Amino acid sequence: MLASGSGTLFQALADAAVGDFPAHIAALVTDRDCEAEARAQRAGIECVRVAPGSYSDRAEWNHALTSAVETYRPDLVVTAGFMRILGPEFLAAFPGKIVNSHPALLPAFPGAHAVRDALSYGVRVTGTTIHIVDEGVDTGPVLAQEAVTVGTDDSESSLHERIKAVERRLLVEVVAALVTRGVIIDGRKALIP
Ligand SMILES: Nc1nc2c(c(=O)[nH]1)N[C@@H](CN(C=O)c1ccc(C(=O)N[C@@H](CCC(=O)O)C(=O)O)cc1)CN2
Ligand SMILES: NCC(=O)N[C@@H]1O[C@H](COP(=O)([O-])[O-])[C@@H](O)[C@H]1O
Repeated sequence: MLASGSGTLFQALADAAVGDFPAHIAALVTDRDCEAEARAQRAGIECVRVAPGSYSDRAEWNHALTSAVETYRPDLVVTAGFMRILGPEFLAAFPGKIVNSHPALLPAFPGAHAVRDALSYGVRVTGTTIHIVDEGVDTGPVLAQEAVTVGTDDSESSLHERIKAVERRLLVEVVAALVTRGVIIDGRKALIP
C-alpha cells in the first residue's frame, strides 16, 4: 500500500488482513512523514519512505518508488490517500494492478481536493470511487462506487469522515474480491467476475 496521510484506510485493510482474509499487506510505502507510518509500525508492517525531495527530479523519484514497490513483488498495489501522481514507469511495472480509493463519485471532482470541491460546488450527493489507476488523474476504470449524502451543515472534515467510513468498508471488500476473483478490464469497464 501507498499512503501520504492519516492512514485510516491502510489501518482498515491491516485490521481486515487477518485469519482467512485472502490478502496481506506486504509493506507500506509513503512519500512523506505521516501518521500512516506510525500505524504500520504499530501493526508490525514494514514501512519505506520514498520522498520526492530526496531525488533530483520527478522521474528519478518515480524510478525509486517503482524499485521500492517491486521489491515486494505485489499482486496488487493499493493507493489510499497517496498524494502523488504515479508516472509511466510505475504504471508499466504494475499494469492493471494499481487500485485507488477516491473520495468522490468520479468523474466528478478528480484531483487532490475532491471533498472540498464537492462542498464548494453544492452537490447534495457525493461519495467514493474505487478504480484502477491509469496514466490519467482519477480517470481509470471504475471498480466500485457508493454514494454519501451531503448534509446542510457538513464541513469538509465532517463530510470527509463519513466518506472515509464508506471507503474503509468498500476498499476491504474490493481488495478481497480482486485477489480471489481477479478483474476483467475492457476499455473503461472493469468487471470483477
Ligand atoms: N497516474 C496516477 N497516479 C495517481 C492517481 C491516478 O489516478 N493516476 N490517483 C492518485 C490519488 N489521487 C486521487 O485519488 C490524487 C492524488 C494527488 C493528486 C495531485 O494533484 N497531487 C500533486 C501534489 C499534491 C501534493 O504534493 O500533496 C502532484 O502529484 O503533483 C491528484 C490525485 C494517486 N496517484
Ligand atoms: N485524491 C486522493 C485522495 O484524496 N484520497 C483520499 O485520501 C483519504 C485518505 O484517508 P486516510 O489517510 O485516513 O487513509 C481518503 O479519503 C482517500 O479517498
